[in-house]
Amino acid sequence: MVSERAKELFKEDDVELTVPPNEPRPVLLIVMGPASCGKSTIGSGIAEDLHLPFVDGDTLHPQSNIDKMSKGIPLTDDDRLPWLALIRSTAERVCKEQWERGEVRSKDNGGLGRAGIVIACSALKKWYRDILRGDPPAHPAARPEMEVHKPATDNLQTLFLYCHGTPELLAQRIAARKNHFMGAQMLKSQLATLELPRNEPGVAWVDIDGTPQEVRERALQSMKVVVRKEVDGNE
Ligand SMILES: Nc1ncnc2c1ncn2[C@@H]1O[C@H](COP(=O)(O)OP(=O)(O)O)[C@@H](O)[C@H]1O
Ligand SMILES: O=C(O)[C@H](O)[C@@H](O)[C@H](O)[C@H](O)COP(=O)(O)O
Repeated sequence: MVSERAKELFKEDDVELTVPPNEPRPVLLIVMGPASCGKSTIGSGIAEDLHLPFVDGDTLHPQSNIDKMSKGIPLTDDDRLPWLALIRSTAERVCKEQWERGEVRSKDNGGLGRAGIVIACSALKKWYRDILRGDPPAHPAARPEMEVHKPATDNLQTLFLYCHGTPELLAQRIAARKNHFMGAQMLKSQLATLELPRNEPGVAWVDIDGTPQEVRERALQSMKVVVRKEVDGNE
C-alpha cells in the first residue's frame, strides 16, 4: 500500500534529470550488503574500472544517524528513508551534471557510453532498494511528517551488486576495521535486517572471500554481465 503522501514526495513532476530522449539512460550502480562486506573497497574499485564517479553513502547520512550508529544503536526505517532518498537524488544530480559537462565516457574508451555513478549503500531491505530504484516507498515509514529531500525519477536505471559473505568472514572484517563509527556489535542487527536480493531485477552477486584484487575483478565481471543484460540489452 503506497500512501498518497509518499506518492507526492516521490512524484516525477520536480524531476531535474532531463536527459534528452536520444541519450542513453543513465545508470546508478549500488554496491550493497551489511557493514564491512566491502562496499567501499569494491565500489571505489569498480567505479575506477568503469570510469564512473564513486560516492560512499555513509557521507550522506545526517549527523543524527552517525551519532546513533556511533553509540551502537541501529537505525530505524524512519532514520533511513530520507537518507535513501538523498542517495537517489544525489545520483540523479551527478548523472545530470556529467551529461551536461560532456563527461560521459564512451564505450570505445572503456566507459558505459552513458552517464552513471557507483554508490556504496547497505540497502538492506527490499523496499529500501525500491526507493533507490526510484519507486515510491510502499511502506508505512513514508509518513507525512517525514522530510524527504527530493522526488525520484525512473529516468535513472538502478542496478545492484550484492557483496555476499559468511557471518564469520564479516565478523572478521568488521573486527579488523579501525576508526569507523559502525562498531562490531552492529553486525548482528545488520544481518537480522538484511533481506537477500533474490528474484529482483538487475542484481549481481559477488562472493567477498578473497584478496581485494580478486574480489574487485570478480565484482567487475558480475556487474558487467548485469549491465549487458539489463542496460545494453534494452537499448
Ligand atoms: N577482500 C578483502 N580482504 C580483506 N580485507 C578486506 C577486503 N575487502 C575489504 N577489506 C577490509 O574490510 C573492512 C571492511 O571493508 P569496507 O570496504 O569498509 O566495507 P563496507 O564499506 O561494506 O563497510 C575494511 O577494513 C577493508 O579494508
Ligand atoms: O560501512 C558500514 O559499516 C556500513 O555501510 C554502515 O556504514 C551502515 O550500514 C550504513 O551506512 C547505515 O545504514 P544501515 O543501518 O541501513 O545499514
